[in-house]
Amino acid sequence: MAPQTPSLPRIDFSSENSEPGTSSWLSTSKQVKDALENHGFFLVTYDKISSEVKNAFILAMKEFHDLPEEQKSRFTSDKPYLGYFGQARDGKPPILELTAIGDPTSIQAVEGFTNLFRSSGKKDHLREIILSYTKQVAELHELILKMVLEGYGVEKYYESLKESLAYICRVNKYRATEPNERDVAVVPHTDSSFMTILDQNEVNGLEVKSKDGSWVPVDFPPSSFALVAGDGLLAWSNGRIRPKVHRVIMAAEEPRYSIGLFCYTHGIVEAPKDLVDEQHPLLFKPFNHFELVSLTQTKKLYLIEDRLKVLYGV
Ligand SMILES: O=C(O)CCC(=O)C(=O)O
Ligand SMILES: [Fe+2]
Repeated sequence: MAPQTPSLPRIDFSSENSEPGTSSWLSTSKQVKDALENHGFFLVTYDKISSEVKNAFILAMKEFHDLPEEQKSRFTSDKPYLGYFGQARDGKPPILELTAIGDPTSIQAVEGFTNLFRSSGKKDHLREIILSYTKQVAELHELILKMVLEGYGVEKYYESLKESLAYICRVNKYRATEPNERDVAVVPHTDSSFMTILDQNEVNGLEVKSKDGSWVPVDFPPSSFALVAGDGLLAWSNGRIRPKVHRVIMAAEEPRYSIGLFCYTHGIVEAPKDLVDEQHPLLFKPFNHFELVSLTQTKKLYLIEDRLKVLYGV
C-alpha cells in the first residue's frame, strides 16, 4: 500500500463541492483558506482532468527529454527563467533537467516549443496535448483562486485578478538513481509564484517542511494535485498565508517527471485594502510580479525564504 501522509490537508473538489454559490462551495472555500493559512499547502482531489490527458502530456515530455542534448538545448528564451536547462554533473547525466514554457495555454507560445520537433504531424499532436493539459490545470488554479478570494470575503476582485493571471509550465525530469544514491535534486526553497500546482508520474520525491521543521514526503492519491503557496499569496494576503518550503529527494529506480503550473500576475501584486488594517499593517510595497521572478533568478535569491521582505518590505 502507498504510504499515507496524514498530516497534510486534503481537499475534495468533486463537482458538488466546487459549484460556486452552493453551501458546499462555501465550506470548501473555508477549507482552502484554513489549509493555506495553517500549512501553505494542500492536496486537492480533482477528477475533471482525465488520466488520459495527464498521461499523454507526460509521454510527450518524455519524448522531448529523449531527444539528443543538442536538440533540447535549442529550446531557449531571452527570459532567464524559461527554456531548457540540464547540465551533466561529475560526468553523470544530470539528476534534474527542467523545461519551462511561458504562457503555456497560448497556441503561439506552445508552438515555440513544439517547433523543436521535425515532423509536422508530431508538432500538431504535441501542441494539442500540451494545450489541453495546461488549460485544464489553469482552470483548477482559477477555481482555487476564486475560493481564496471567497474565503477572505473579497470575491469582488476575482474578475480583475483573473484577467491578469500569467502561467509558466515547468516540467522537471529527474533521472533514476543508482542503488544507494540519494540525491537532493531540488534544494529547499519557496516559489515566487502566486501559487503552484504540482502533478507527477507515479514516482514520489516531493517533500514539504512542516512547522516543527521535519520533512513530510508527499504521496499523491489518484486524481490529485499538490497546491503550494508562493510569494504572491504572501504579499496579496498581507502575511496571512506563508509560502511553503519544499524540496525534492530522488532515490528511485525509475525516472520521475513532475509538472509545475506556476501562476503569476502580469501586473502589480498588492494586498487588497480590505486585508490591511490596524491589526494587519501593510507588510510589502506593491511590486511587479515578473520583476520578482527575474530578481529571484539574477540576484540568486532562490534560496532566501524572506526575499519578499528583503526586496519589498515596508
Ligand atoms: O518536482 C517537484 O515535485 C517540485 C519541483 C519544484 O519545487 C519546483 O519546480 O519549483
Ligand atoms: Fe518549487
